[in-house]
Amino acid sequence: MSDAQKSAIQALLRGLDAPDGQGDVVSRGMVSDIFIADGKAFFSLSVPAAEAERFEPFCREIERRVVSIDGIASALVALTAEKAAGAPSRSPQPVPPQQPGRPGQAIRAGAAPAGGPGAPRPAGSKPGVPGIDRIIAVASGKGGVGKSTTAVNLALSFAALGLKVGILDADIYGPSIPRLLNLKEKPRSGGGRTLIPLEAYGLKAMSMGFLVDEETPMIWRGPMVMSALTQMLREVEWGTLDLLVVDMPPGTGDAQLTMAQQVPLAGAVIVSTPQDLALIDARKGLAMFRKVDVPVLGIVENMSYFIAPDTGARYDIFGHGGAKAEAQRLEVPFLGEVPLEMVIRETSDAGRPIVVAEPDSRHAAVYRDIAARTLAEMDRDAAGGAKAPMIVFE
Ligand SMILES: Nc1ncnc2c1ncn2[C@@H]1O[C@H](COP(=O)(O)OP(=O)(O)OP(=O)(O)O)[C@@H](O)[C@H]1O
Repeated sequence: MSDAQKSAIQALLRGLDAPDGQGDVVSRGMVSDIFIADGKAFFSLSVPAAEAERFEPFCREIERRVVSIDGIASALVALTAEKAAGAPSRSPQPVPPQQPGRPGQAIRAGAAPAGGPGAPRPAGSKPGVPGIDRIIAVASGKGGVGKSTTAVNLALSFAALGLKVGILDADIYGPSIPRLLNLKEKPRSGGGRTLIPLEAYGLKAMSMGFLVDEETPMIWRGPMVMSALTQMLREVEWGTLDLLVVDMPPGTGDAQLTMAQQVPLAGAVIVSTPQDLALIDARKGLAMFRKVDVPVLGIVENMSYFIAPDTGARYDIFGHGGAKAEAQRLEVPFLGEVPLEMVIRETSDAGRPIVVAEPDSRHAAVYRDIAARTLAEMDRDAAGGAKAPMIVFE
């Protein structure tokens, strides 16, 4: 079925003249692999950087036409810049994000980033998302360290501290937020291209997992990841938020780097377990955010220690304290340590994270303390007080 749809999309594209008048985009090899999931088609067009502006309306036109194909409900066509032959190679350039107030634009390569009036607290040259005061990333250098569990409990803790909070699950390869917040329904369209976020425990939430079946293989390619993220960030009716927490995909590859470049981040929180290996990965995460000028607000040590339920004795099974020592060495704030606790796992699995399931527990207090420290770091940073050591790990 989806092969037939891909062929139908290709046939449709072959019948369209590209805006530069040089023939159709398929014969010229400008179309990426086409990925179809849940009736949504994703692909990108690779165009010379100088032509990006001209091809943008063409992308929108393709999106409109593709839905006429049986079984395709919507499409997302991203524009990527093709490097001109012989062009000098430069260090990675951030792909400019969409301008605020212009929903529906795909990623536009080669254009100058624009702040736009009313853009709240832009981080660097990146335009903010209207209505959202600050955006922070929760990231980890490798998978399975408890990044999503930390992100969701932190978001709920920020809310418990009185902030209006949203969470965006950018972990497109393995979205966990629907499970962690027990959200099963699909978000409704807000009319036009916008989506209304779901809500749980006072958090507004958006996840790629809402749009794509958990069973669907996530063979996302770079540009598609980016357009999906941009759409979730800018085409969702977040309303007014004090804070949006972005649960990043694990790792420090190109996709993560581009995300860190694309999203106007006020800062990043790095989650690590105490093991050496995880710390090495955490250091890479740190270096990645530094590379794109995003302040690292601090490191959280997860699964830091274990309290035996029968005796109450504490066991530092993973060599607790590694992250704290590392944070000191790197002159990055240490935000706190979360114990390895069955109840943290159980409440997460039940879709009712510990901060809301057992708000009076000491574990919930641990998360709230970390949230308070993160806010303090953000304020310190906004006041220009954060240390910014130059760290280069290659
Ligand atoms: N402090 C903790 N105590 C006990 N279990 C935990 C703790 N933190 C996370 N877990 C459990 O560890 C597993 C991995 O956590 P989580 O999905 O949050 O990790 P992740 O780093 O986001 O993983 P991935 O990157 O693979 O999505 C989950 O089963 C979660 O419930």
